[in-house]
Amino acid sequence: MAAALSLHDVTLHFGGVKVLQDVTFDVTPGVILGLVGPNGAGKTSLFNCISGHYRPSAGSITIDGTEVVGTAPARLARLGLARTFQHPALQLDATVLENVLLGGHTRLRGGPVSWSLRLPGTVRAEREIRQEALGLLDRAQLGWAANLPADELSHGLHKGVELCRALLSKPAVLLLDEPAAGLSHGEVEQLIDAVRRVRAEEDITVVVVEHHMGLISALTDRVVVLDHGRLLMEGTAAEAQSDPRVVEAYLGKDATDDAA
Ligand SMILES: Nc1ncnc2c1ncn2[C@@H]1O[C@H](COP(=O)(O)OP(=O)(O)OP(=O)(O)O)[C@@H](O)[C@H]1O
Repeated sequence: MAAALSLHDVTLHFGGVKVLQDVTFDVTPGVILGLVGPNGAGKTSLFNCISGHYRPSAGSITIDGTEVVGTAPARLARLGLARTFQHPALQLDATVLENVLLGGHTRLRGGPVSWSLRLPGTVRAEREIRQEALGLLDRAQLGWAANLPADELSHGLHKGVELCRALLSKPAVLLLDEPAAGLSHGEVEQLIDAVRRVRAEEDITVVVVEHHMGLISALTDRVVVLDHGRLLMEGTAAEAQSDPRVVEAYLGKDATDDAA
C-alpha cells in the first residue's frame, strides 16, 4: 500500500557546513517524485535523511504520519521503506538470488530464534518469498543469473538485482538513488520500462534522485528541485526544465544572461 511521505523544515549541518536548509515538501501516495538539482545541491544527503542513514539537525520526516527521524534503517525497512544506492550495495560473493532474498527478510515474522527453529510457518513463508524473488528476477530478465555469484554480473545488471531486492520487501515507499548512473542508453530504456511496470503493478510511492533528465521526464509525476541545500521549485519535469531559476542553477547566471 503506497504511503505518504512528508518533509517539514528538514535541515542538515555537517560541522559549520549547511548541507540542507528548511526543506519542506509532500509526496502523495502512489506518485513518482523526482529529486533533481546540480552537483552538491544536497539530493543524496536528503535521501540519506529519509532512509535513516543521516539524522537531520532539525525538522520532521513522516511516513503516513509516523515520525521517522531518528529511526534506524533496519526499522524503517519494516515500516515499508526500501532504497537502492548510487553504487549498488550487493554481497558480491553471494548469488544473485541470495542477494535478492535479503530484501524479503523484513517480511518474515518472528526473530532469529523462531527462524532457526525452522517452524512450519517460517519454512512456508521462506518458500513463498523465494518464489517471488525468482519471479522478480524473471520479470527483470535476470532469471538466468539467479544462481551465479553477483560478482560475475556487470554494473548495469547489479542495479537490476538491487531493484529486485528492494521490491521483494514490498515497500510502501521506494527510494532510487541515481538508478541510471553508469548505464548504457539501452539499459536506461530497460530501467524506465521496469519502473513503469512496478508503478502499474504495485501500489507504491517512488522518490528518484537522478541527473538523467530523459529518465526524469519519462517517469516522474512531479519534481522537487534543490539548489545549495534549499528547495528551489516544485512542479512537473517540463515546468522545471523551463523555469529560469532552474536553468540558472544548472548553468550559472552568465549562461542565462547570454541566452536572453
Ligand atoms: N558526510 C559528509 N560530510 C561533510 N559534507 C558532506 C557529507 N556528505 C555530503 N556533504 C556535502 O554536502 C553537500 C551536498 O552533497 P550531496 O552529495 O548531498 O549533493 P548531491 O546533490 O547529491 O550531489 P551529486 O549530484 O553530485 O551527487 C556537498 O557540499 C557535500 O560536499
